[in-house]
Amino acid sequence: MLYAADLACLKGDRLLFRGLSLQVAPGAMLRVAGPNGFGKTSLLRILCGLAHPEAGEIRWNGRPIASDRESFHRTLLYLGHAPALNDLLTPLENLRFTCAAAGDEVDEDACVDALVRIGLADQLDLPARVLSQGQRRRVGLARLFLGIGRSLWVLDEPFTALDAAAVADLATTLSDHCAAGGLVILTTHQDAPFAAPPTVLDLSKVAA
Ligand SMILES: Nc1ncnc2c1ncn2[C@@H]1O[C@H](COP(=O)(O)OP(=O)(O)OP(=O)(O)O)[C@@H](O)[C@H]1O
Repeated sequence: MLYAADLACLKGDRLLFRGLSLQVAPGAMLRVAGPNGFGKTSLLRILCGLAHPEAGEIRWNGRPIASDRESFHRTLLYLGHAPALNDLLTPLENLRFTCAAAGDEVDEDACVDALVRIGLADQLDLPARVLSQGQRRRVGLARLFLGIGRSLWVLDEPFTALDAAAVADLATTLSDHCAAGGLVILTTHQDAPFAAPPTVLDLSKVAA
């Protein structure tokens, strides 16, 4: 269970939101919505412990995330809105590097399978710099297909630049993760065919 109470976020001299509370239970999906610049990315980063809120607290399974950051981060899979790729490495090398850096033990065959599943079978050996935006996005998303046992998925605009088939496959993967007891928090500006509609938190309706 992820629980946040009374969060406030200040950027420069602008208060993006205050008094924001939420909870996400195992099996649930939360979609953070709102116009550009309303603080969706800022909220996701705060929920992941990657940025500090101006006020408020976040608890994971009852414990403040700051009290045991390491174990919280072992349960978390965060994908930011821009894929963090090394342009000189192939998709396979990038995926293996990301997993190793995160401490996930994944063998090469599993990485190849994940990249093929996400539609990069023909790009496995190309340097990332030649990939299209949608293909770059897919390299990061391939981690979701690795079954690395992280229960909390926090995904910033995961559907951006994906074609319709990839959107459908990703929506199914996220729904399946929830059906298996995982938690998903995401932002998206587009509709996706989830098995069940996510709970929506609209930041344009939160006090600032
Ligand atoms: N140092 C700063 N001073 C003032 N405003 C800032 C500062 N840093 C960020 N901001 C503003 O804070 C807001 C944070 O945006 P954030 O990326 O969280 O929004 P978002 O809802 O994810 O937007 P998008 O839909 O475009 O991705 C933006 O309006 C940005 O201009």
